[in-house]
Amino acid sequence: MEGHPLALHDVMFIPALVAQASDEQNKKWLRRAQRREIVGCYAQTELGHGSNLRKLETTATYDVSTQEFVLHTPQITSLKWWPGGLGKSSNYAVVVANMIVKEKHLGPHSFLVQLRDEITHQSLKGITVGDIGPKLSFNAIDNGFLGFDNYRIPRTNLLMRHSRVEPDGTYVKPPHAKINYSAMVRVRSHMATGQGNFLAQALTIAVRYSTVRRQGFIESGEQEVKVLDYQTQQHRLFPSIAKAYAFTFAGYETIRLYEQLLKEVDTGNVSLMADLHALTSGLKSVVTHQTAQGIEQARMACGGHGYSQASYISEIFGVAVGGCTYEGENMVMLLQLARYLVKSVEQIKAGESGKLGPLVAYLAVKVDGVDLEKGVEEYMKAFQHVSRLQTWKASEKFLKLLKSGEKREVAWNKSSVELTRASRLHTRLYIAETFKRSVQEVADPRLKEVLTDLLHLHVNYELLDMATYALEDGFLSSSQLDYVRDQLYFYLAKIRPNAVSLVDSWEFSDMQLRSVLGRRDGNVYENLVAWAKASPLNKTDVLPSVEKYLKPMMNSKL
Ligand SMILES: CCCCC/C=C\C/C=C\C/C=C\CCCCC(=O)SCCNC(=O)CCNC(=O)[C@H](O)C(C)(C)COP(=O)(O)OP(=O)(O)OC[C@H]1O[C@@H](n2cnc3c(N)ncnc32)[C@H](O)[C@@H]1OP(=O)(O)O
Ligand SMILES: Cc1cc2nc3c(=O)[nH]c(=O)nc-3n(C[C@H](O)[C@H](O)[C@H](O)COP(=O)(O)OP(=O)(O)OC[C@H]3O[C@@H](n4cnc5c(N)ncnc54)[C@H](O)[C@@H]3O)c2cc1C
Repeated sequence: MEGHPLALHDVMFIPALVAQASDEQNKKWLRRAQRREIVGCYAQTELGHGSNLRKLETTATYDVSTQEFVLHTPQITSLKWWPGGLGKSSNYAVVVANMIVKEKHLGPHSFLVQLRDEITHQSLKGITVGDIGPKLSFNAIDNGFLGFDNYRIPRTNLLMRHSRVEPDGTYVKPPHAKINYSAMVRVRSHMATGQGNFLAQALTIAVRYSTVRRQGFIESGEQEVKVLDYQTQQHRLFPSIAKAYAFTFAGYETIRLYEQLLKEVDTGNVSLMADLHALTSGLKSVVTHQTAQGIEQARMACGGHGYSQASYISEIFGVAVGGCTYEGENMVMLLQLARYLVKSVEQIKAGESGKLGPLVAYLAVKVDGVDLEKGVEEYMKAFQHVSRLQTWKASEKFLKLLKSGEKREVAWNKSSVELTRASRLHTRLYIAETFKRSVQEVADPRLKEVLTDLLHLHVNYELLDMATYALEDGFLSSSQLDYVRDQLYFYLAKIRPNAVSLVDSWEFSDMQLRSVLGRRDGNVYENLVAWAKASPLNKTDVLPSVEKYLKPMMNSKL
């Protein structure tokens, strides 16, 4: 859970080679990387810039006389900073640098760069590398810094699957300007399942513990109730169980789309890139944010013991919440999706609705009202309505400012909170729709029934959560919202008997969870005592600090 020094080797270094190195290059490098004869990382972010890739300062200048690239970090803010596995573990890196050929700045490109000697592991001349120090979490990963002092690499170390520099310096452009960003799109495509998994771990701990913990009464009786029987506890945990499933289903779809994209790009078809970029930008943002919220609620649902490291939930939180920042800061990514949504609105206004992709086609179709009692399809229409409403509102605000003479960037900034709201609603619609579709495809009727209950819980919870948007233009009435509330409480109670099975079905072992509270056997109290006794402070009855500090203080006559 704390991460692994080789995580980025598998998650980004190898995928970057697969997607961006030519077949010929990969004959040399890929097999070695897969056999872990070389260990790599993905070095893009710098001390001064992470979000704005166009302003990366590390340069790779082509020297036609030697057919080499010269890598250089001209100032302190140009140092690579943050890459996982860079500090101590990696001897190679895929380095993203601004490529300069014949004095022309050609933007960020990826290079394979050797950092350390393959035998001694010592850093090579011209390279400064080290670890950036302790972090909120993920401390088993050596996130690092890296500087280049006019460090030379062969021309053929530019990853050349999609763009090339010929020996004479002729530049061959890629089929899509952002194709070098594929390693990021890949991780973003995988993040919904990864985050769903973090959320699932925290929920497994909290739900299991909530059936062991007894506190207070619902009806007067002999025995105190399991805290999971409180409606508030169910409301805290069960919607997140639904989300963990929903995120996983959405993630399966984006992973499949990424695989499809890779194949299509190899045949020169880049049409899916913009759609997948927009989709995964929104999805990673919403999923990471909601996961962090869900994990924190799971911790609080464990009361005081949730705050102990014995719960292990704080570690899960620390790792998961990193996802709000890495692979694109969430606001920045929501604004990427917003660009796509605004373009879609502009297309509709220009009478080109027919050209809209399937995920945004709903933006052109107005619905007057819904009958929620008819079922989940009507909820989908309600989600479409609020997303459409907010997308149009935010877009109109931006376009109006533009028309009034504001510069594009200024108009964008003044509309950006509204735009991020639109992106979130659009993404939540996508999550609900993939959840619905995935449940419909389940063959086993008993499994389908339980998952359908979760789906119902999800759509009612979500609609209530975005109710202000739906009330704003009178699309939903307050009596419809009362119905949604009643449905929500109905499904909380219906799910209660299956709650433990739902979390057990994720099949985390005790070793994976590392939680005293979430033990499969439920022996929480004995093990909490054993865990406390094993604390380093309990190794001796009297600590050395007693003689050194406490006694002089206690004996002082002052
Ligand atoms: C695989 C398993 C993973 C599971 C994970 C789960 C568990 C985790 C376990 C371990 C993982 C541990 C750590 C994770 C590693 C983290 C690694 C990193 O963080 S790597 C660094 C990531 N950095 C970023 O994400 C930077 C974010 N910034 C950007 O992406 C870009 O700067 C930008 C914001 C997108 C803007 O780019 P740029 O300035 O070049 O673009 P513009 O010129 O403004 O043009 C925008 C234009 O381009 C389109 N576009 C942008 N990106 C793409 C893309 N990727 N594909 C297609 N199109 C793209 C964009 O849509 C605009 O188009 P248009 O509106 O038409 O102009
Ligand atoms: C755990 C972890 C692992 C990482 N691993 C790697 C790795 O392996 N390789 C790698 O290269 N990098 C890695 N990173 C770096 C990471 O990708 C960046 O930190 C991330 O992309 C955010 O960029 P930033 O730090 O520049 O944030 P900033 O952009 O400085 O964000 C600061 C604030 O500014 C806001 N902001 C910035 N730009 C805009 C804008 N245009 N509009 C509106 N608001 C804006 C943001 O929303 C945020 O609130 C890692 C980071 C972490 C935390």
